[in-house]
Amino acid sequence: MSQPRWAVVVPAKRLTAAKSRLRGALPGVPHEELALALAADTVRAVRACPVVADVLLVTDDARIGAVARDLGARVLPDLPAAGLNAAFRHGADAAGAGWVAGLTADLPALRPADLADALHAAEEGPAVRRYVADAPGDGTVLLTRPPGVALRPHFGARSAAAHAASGALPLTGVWPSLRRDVDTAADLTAAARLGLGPYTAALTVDRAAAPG
Ligand SMILES: Nc1nc2c(ncn2[C@@H]2O[C@H](COP(=O)(O)OP(=O)(O)OP(=O)(O)O)[C@@H](O)[C@H]2O)c(=O)[nH]1
Ligand SMILES: C=C(OP(=O)(O)O)C(=O)O
Repeated sequence: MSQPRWAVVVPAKRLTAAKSRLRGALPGVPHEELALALAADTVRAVRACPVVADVLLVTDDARIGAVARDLGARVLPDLPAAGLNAAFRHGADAAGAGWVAGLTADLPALRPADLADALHAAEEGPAVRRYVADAPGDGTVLLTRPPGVALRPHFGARSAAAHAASGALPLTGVWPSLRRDVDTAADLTAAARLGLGPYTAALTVDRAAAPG
């Protein structure tokens, strides 16, 4: 098995503002608990990935930060009012000179093996940035950079096309749990079918998004 060598940067918005499209997805569950659970399951899976040496969570949210620290992540504050791509750049700058990946914090079904496969694939071939599109194909869940190359994140609307236009190459593995980001209630149901991590699963028991 390879030695761990990847640093993974995971940005997470403040819980009061995060995942607004998901608000109300689990009746009776406070929205902030759901947003926290998505991020916690993401960080937990990244920490469990055998090729990941370092997890850097970029957030101004004290609760997510505390949970992530308990899970073994380093926590960095956001740059003031700078937004998502600045958070990725900030984390990548702090990660050092090695292999770096940026990953969104809304992957509650993420399996460490899917992430490890994608990171292995990113190490193959030319030393360029790579990205993994989300399940619908428009967004991005993972962006990687080899040593000596800037991350240059273009997350946001239609980010898969933006990453391709910026010279990043797509990674084409199936990796269902990696591509399953959760923006809406329907996404949460799809993630539940794949198998949720423990934080999110604990909230969905006997509720609308539970597998059934
Ligand atoms: N640190 C940090 N993370 C961010 C910021 N904006 C978005 N994120 C995170 O980036 C990831 C992908 O963003 P989105 O899927 O658009 O999440 P979101 O903005 O919380 O969701 P919506 O409100 O529904 O658009 C999520 O993990 C967010 O928490 C930011 O300004 N700073
Ligand atoms: C920020 C992104 O997430 P989403 O499209 O899921 O909001 C992205 O895909 O670049």
